[in-house]
Amino acid sequence: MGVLVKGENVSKVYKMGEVDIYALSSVSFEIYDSELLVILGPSGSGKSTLLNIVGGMDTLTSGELYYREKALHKGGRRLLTEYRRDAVGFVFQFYNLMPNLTAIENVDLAREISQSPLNAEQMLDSVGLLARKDHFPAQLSGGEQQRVAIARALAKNPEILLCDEPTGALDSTSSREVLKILRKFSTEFKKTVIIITHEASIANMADRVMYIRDGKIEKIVKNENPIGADEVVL
Ligand SMILES: Nc1ncnc2c1ncn2[C@@H]1O[C@H](COP(=O)(O)OP(=O)(O)OP(=O)(O)O)[C@@H](O)[C@H]1O
Repeated sequence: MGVLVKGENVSKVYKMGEVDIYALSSVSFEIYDSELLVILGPSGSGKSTLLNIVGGMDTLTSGELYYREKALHKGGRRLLTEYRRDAVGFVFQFYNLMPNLTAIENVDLAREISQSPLNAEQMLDSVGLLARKDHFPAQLSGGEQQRVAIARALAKNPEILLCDEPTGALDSTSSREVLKILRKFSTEFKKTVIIITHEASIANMADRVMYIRDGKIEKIVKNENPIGADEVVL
């Protein structure tokens, strides 16, 4: 399997007055093409910091970060902006849909930023919401809004989809729907999907699980027999 993103001795330090906070402390990792990677770790362990760095939303204090052969740590703002725009899709816990736009208009926003956007109707269809395309976010359940947010992220046609607690605000049925879609995009559409979660059971459906603690990667475990998303006990 090809390496999509690679970090070498990546550190992120926040200065709080006299104190240095090591949100990430010299971590090295590889993220593969079309894998589903789950990142687990206690609150404050550095999960979001890692996701933000992998997504080009934050810069490293030291270390190296590569997207394929491109050295993102050397490239400056312009390269990071291109990388974020062309290669990365984001899904957040609270959907972040535009309330005054319908579902299809929200998904279609991707066309404004992407070089090679996918068809908005097809994307809504692939998350099972074509029939709701003219509904506004307030007319959709939390799970449906999250599926629209995923369709929007994927309509940009990114290589990697980064999800920060995507099921954090959802009931178990809606969570499984969302997880099924994320699994489908990694398996069928060959996208890399990274999910940060507090829900340890979601790790059972991952291809690999990264455990983070105190700004360090404790271990990365390959899952020989990932379970189906609908078997995840939430
Ligand atoms: N902008 C910032 N300024 C100062 N410290 C920060 C900043 N962002 C994060 N930190 C600190 O870095 C550490 C890692 O934070 P991070 O948000 O990555 O953890 P997390 O594992 O995602 O936590 P949670 O599960 O609660 O979201 C924490 O100690 C946090 O307080």
